[in-house]
Amino acid sequence: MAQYRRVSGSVGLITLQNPPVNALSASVRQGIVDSVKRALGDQKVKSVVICGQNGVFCGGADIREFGRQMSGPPLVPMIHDIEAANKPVVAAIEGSALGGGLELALGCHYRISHSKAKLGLPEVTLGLLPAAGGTQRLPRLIGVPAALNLITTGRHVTAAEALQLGILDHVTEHNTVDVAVKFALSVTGESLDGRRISSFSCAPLSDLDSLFEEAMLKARALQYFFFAQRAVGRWSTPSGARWDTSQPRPVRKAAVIGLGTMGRGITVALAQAGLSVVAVETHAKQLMEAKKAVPSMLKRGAVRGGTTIEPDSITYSETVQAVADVDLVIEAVFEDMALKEKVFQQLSIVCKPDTLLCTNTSSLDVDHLASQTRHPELVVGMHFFAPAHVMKLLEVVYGRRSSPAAVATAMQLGKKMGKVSVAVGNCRGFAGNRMLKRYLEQAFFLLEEGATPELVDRALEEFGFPMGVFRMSDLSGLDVGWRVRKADGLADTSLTGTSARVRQGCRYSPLGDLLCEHGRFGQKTGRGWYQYDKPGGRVAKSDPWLHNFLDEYRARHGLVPRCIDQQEVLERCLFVLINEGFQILEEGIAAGPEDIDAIYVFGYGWPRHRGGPMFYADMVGLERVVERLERYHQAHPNVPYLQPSGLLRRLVANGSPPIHKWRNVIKNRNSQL
Ligand SMILES: C[C@H](O)[C@H](C)C(=O)SCCNC(=O)CCNC(=O)[C@H](O)C(C)(C)COP(=O)([O-])OP(=O)([O-])OC[C@H]1O[C@@H](n2cnc3c(N)ncnc32)[C@H](O)[C@@H]1OP(=O)([O-])[O-]
Repeated sequence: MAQYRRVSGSVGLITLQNPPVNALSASVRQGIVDSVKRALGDQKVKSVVICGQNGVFCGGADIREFGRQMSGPPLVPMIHDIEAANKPVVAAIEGSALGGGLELALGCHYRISHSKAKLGLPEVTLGLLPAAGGTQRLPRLIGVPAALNLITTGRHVTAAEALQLGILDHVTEHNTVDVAVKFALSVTGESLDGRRISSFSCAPLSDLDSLFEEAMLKARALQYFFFAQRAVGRWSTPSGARWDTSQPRPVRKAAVIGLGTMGRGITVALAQAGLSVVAVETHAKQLMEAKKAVPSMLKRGAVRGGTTIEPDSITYSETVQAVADVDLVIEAVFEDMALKEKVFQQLSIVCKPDTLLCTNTSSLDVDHLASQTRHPELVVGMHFFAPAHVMKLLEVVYGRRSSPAAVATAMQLGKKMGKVSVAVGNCRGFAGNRMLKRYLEQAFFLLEEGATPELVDRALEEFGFPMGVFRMSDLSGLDVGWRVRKADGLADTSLTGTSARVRQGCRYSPLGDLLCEHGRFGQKTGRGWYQYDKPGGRVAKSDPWLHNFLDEYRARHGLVPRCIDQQEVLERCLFVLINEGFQILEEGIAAGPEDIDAIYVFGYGWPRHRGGPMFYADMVGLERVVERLERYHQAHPNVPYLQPSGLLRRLVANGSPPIHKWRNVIKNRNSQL
């Protein structure tokens, strides 16, 4: 239904009435048609306002009518008649203007909105197109690129963004209908020639084809990724263990050893999954802090997710003896092999003989830890990503001796915790961090060659990462990698001359080590690749000190800075990461490209609409990836990882099959081993 009345003497006010969101049902459409006719026929009425009752403009087509026989006046001519009216029509938007609701507003001559309203064309999420003029009027109003983005993503925009895009004429904090009525009075009698959107011409674009091509690619990437997420659940290992033949064990009670940042997050995630948890921390002060932090993290999570958590589902202890009766333990102590060895030896004595022992190491050798226990077949890695109770990714790392049941149990527990669990083999850094290492190295090399953190980050952020590599490194802390490099004997800044930039015959950049020596650990110290207003500050600002430091560093090493463009940043950083991904597939560390793509999208911020690194390689074209890698390897022969991997070359030799056929090429290779 629609209510019609005359207000302020000469304004015809049409109010859509169809609770709860004033959807455009047959009777609403009929009401609009009748009211518009009345308003246009009434000589006293000089202008019209259309609004919705109860603070909602219109939620679009009435979904309850989908699949039924069409009745009542059709939308398209109804909206067209509004646009063709010879009296100004103003849409007063409160709450939402979605789908057909926005299309109705686009038929009006003016759009005024409350600041809290949301607008959008969400049809794509229902498998539809905005067919009541949305695909025609929106590009004419705001240009093809912005319209294409709204139509293909279905995202809702705030009134502020809609104003900026040019969808709205005015945004108000006050009573929207009152403002619209006043506005309608003020435009009475004005010419409507420039207000009918369907008469606008679309701004010509020279690269229209590539714009559409890009939108198609995004759609393909999203479709691929939908299936990739599901494929990772059907895991397999090179030894023949599989998701459909391996029986997971029930896990009711779990323990976490070590209540630092990771341990606390894991404790929360386990409790949220409905398990009872024994949380162990041997340092009294750290234990006390965790006892305060964990319940408040749980409370915040419960508020967000609308769930309730049994407060007594977690028991705290200062001794490892407390884990004697649990089904599964996740060790999350400091990343130090000697310490972890000790913990695993202890666990092996204290726990029931069939308890699964998991390590949350991010790179240490799972096989070595397994060798410290009486039942190495019950040891697997569960590599969480910080913050562990929020991040979706879990790498389940199987060792040489891990039993299929152990892998299946960890995979199932991950799923129960709401994670996307990906099974990967045991190697330094597993899949995600191993690839990341190459990406980081290239970013450092680019700085040596003349780039700035700002330039590298901008290229990566424009590609779609939420944060570039240097901003990310500042957030996660530069000291973490420094500690690992020191343990590996790499971070030696006493070396001078050419040997300062070479390790084990390969190019090495000590830039990260040097920054750490200056106490620049990133956000936590208020200085890193950028500067922050205080330790713990979040807003990265360009730092002249850093630029000076880079100049001096280059001068000291005789490096002549050159101009580096965004394309080189992307190719150097991303192709080397992709190349390592192919190496990982070749070695059987990951079973298929979907596993790597899921790891990168869920764990490392790879933009989902680019499908993941392996899908991206397929999109770019494997031949091109090989050709660029070869070129960069020629220019940097002391960076062996720029050499295209054997699998990548073999795929190209096999005619670059599409990504869903790569497993066949990998399988053929493995069966020849
Ligand atoms: C021609 C044109 O080209 C094409 C063909 C189209 O237009 S296709 C249609 C496009 N429109 C949409 O996709 C909008 C979908 N709706 C929403 O995004 C949201 O609902 C909302 C508007 C942002 C409000 O969110 P909310 O969080 O405040 O409340 P809610 O709990 O979600 O919803 C509150 C109640 O409203 C009901 N509802 C919402 N939208 C509806 C709709 N379009 N039709 C019928 N009922 C609807 C919903 O089922 C729920 O009912 P109940 O459960 O209480 O009985």
